[in-house]
Amino acid sequence: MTELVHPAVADYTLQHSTPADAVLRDLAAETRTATGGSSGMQITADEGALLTMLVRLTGARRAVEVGVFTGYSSICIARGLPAGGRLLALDVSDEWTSIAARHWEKAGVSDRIELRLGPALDSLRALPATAEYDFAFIDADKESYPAYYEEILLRLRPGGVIVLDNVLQGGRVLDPVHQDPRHTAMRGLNDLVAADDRVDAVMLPLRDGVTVIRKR
Ligand SMILES: C[S@@+](CC[C@H](N)C(=O)[O-])C[C@H]1O[C@@H](n2cnc3c(N)ncnc32)[C@H](O)[C@@H]1O
Repeated sequence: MTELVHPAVADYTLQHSTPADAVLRDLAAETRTATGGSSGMQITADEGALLTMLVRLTGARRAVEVGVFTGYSSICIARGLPAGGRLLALDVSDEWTSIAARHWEKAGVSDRIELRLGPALDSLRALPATAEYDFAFIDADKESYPAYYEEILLRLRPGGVIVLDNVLQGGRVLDPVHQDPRHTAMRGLNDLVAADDRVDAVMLPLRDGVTVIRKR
């Protein structure tokens, strides 16, 4: 499966969502130059607009992100937070997140973002096991999504929201012939979330698939 959504439809929906501003466009351009083929990991403008909207709609004050890269999604989340809101941003890469830090400054959100470098599972497990978070975005190593989901759900207040990116894995989750650990982990998590009576969930065919999950 090459295209999950017809390219013309994907373009049309992108063109009819709130566009990226100059800060985000500059970040996307620098990401392409500085990271080459890895730049495809960056979320798109419509996903970014969805994150900002969900943070605002939920009134989230405390957010956590797993997978920062060069900081596009962090800016979108941080922009949705009210004054005094905080985003804990987790990643392993000093190189990529140093690009992020410069663009957080330009976006005027660096005072509300705390970057923690290291394996995200260790960082999450080191947090108090109390329901303090209102919003989470998971967009890192796919094999670890099930563990990230459990650690974050434990720390999410009722009514809080988790957004999972890349849940379709280019369509490979649909076909059990694909047995790469990334695909089996995501297929298993998608099944678990749909049947999980702790949450309500909607999977959207946006880009590589986005699931929006609300804790009951
Ligand atoms: C898909 S990119 C994130 C894209 C980002 N959300 C954006 O909007 O540009 C995945 C990121 O996960 C990070 N990552 C991979 N394995 C990780 C781990 N075990 N712990 C923390 N971060 C990890 C990578 O360094 C990379 O920056």
